[in-house]
Amino acid sequence: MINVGVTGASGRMGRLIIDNILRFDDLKLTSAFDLMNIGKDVGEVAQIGSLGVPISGVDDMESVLRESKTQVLIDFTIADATAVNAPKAASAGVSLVIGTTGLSPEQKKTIEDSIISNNVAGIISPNYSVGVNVFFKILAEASKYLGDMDIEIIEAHHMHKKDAPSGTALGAAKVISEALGGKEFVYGREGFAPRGKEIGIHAVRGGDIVGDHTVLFAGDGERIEIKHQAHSRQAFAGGAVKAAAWIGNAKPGLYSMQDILGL
Ligand SMILES: NC(=O)C1=CN([C@@H]2O[C@H](COP(=O)(O)OP(=O)(O)OC[C@H]3O[C@@H](n4cnc5c(N)ncnc54)[C@H](OP(=O)(O)O)[C@@H]3O)[C@@H](O)[C@H]2O)C=CC1
Ligand SMILES: O=C(O)C1=N[C@H](C(=O)O)C[C@H](O)C1
Repeated sequence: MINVGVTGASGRMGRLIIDNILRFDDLKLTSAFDLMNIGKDVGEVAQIGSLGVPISGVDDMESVLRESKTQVLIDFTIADATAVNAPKAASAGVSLVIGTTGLSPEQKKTIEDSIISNNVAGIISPNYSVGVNVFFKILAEASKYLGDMDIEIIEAHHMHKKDAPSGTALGAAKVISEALGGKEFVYGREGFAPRGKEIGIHAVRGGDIVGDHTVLFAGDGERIEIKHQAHSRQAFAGGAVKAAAWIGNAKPGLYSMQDILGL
C-alpha cells in the first residue's frame, strides 16, 4: 500500500484525483492540502462522504506529510504554489507527481533539483492522459516526414484556465522542435506578421472545454491535422493516480509518462 497526499485538494482536478485514489487498490489517501476549506474533511469537500482526512494548509506541509507518513504527493495547483510546495515535500522525503502547468524553466529546474538532491522519485508532466502521450509520439514520427510544411498548434480550454498556452501545447511544440533539430515558437499573431519557419502556437479560452489540442501541418495543396480531445478530466486524473502508484514503487530519479506507459 502506498500512502498518497493531494495538493489542490479542493480544485477541479484535486477532487477527481481523490475519488480515483479511493478506487485504486494499492493507494491510500493520507493527506490533503489547499488554501481553502482548511480543517474540513476532504471527502465532504469532494462530495464523496467523510474520509477522516482533513484538509491542511501548506504552511504545515512538512509536518503533516511526516505525521501522516505520506509517501507520494500529487500536486495540481498553480505554478507559483507548486514551485514552493514541491521542494518542501521532497525535502520531507516525499516523492512527487506534478500536474501543474505554467511552470517557468527556472521553477521546473528548482523542482527537478529538489527531487534529485533529496533522493526521491518524481514526474512533472503537462498531461497524464494516455491519449496525449501517444499523440506526442505520433507527432514526433509525423514531423520526420512533414517537417517542411508550416506547423501550427491550436489549443482550446475552459474559461477558468489561468495559464496560456497550455502545458500540453508547449509539450507538443517541444516534441516537434526536437524531431526537427530546433524551431522558433511564435505565440499568436497580430498586425504585420509574415510567416517564417516558426511553429505558431494559439490559445482559445471559453466555456467548459475540457482540453483540445490540434497540430496542423500545412503544405502546398494539402494539410494534415493531428488532434486530441479530452471529453472528461477523468483522462487526466486516472493517469495521475496510475503515475502515483508507479512513482511510489520507483527508485529515486526523474521519470516521464513515456516511462510509465512504456511508450
Ligand atoms: N497535467 C495534467 O494532466 C493536467 C494539468 N492540469 C493543471 O492542473 C492545475 C490545476 O488545474 P485545476 O484543478 O483545473 O485548477 P483549480 O483552480 O480548480 O484547482 C487548483 C487548486 O489549487 C489551490 N491552490 C492555489 N494555490 C495554492 C497553494 N499555494 N497551495 C495549495 N493549494 C493551492 C486552489 O485554491 P484557490 O481556488 O483558493 O486558489 C484550487 O483549489 C493547472 O495548472 C492545470 O493546467 C489540469 C488538468 C490536467
Ligand atoms: O488546465 C487544464 O484544464 C488543463 N491543463 C493541462 C495543460 O495545460 O496542458 C492539461 C489539459 O489540457 C487540461
